[in-house]
Amino acid sequence: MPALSDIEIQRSLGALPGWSRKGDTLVKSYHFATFPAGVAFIAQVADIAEAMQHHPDIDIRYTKVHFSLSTHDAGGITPKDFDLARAIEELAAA
Ligand SMILES: C[C@H](O)[C@H](O)[C@H]1CNC2=NC(N)=NC(=O)C2=N1
Repeated sequence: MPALSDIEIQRSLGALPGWSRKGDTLVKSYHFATFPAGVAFIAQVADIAEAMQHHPDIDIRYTKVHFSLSTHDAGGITPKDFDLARAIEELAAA
């Protein structure tokens, strides 16, 4: 799957509040009330990522969880990254 163009990325980002592009990645940080709440959210994301066979880079610092999405095989951002970002958003909204 080829990497998306700059314009395609900007267009798709329009529907994903809080997500932004950082180089060849899509990024967003989520804040939780407690450290265990953040860990539980990561566990849910991990299940979805494994089912999708597309895996985010995850950084947790106390109550802040940062996701970085990129398609390593393509060397950039592909629709898979947007699919995963939307799935993370759905989990966060649930
Ligand atoms: C074979 C398997 O689908 C690939 O190795 C997948 C696994 N998960 C992946 N996750 C991410 N983020 N990028 C990839 O290129 C990738 N490749």
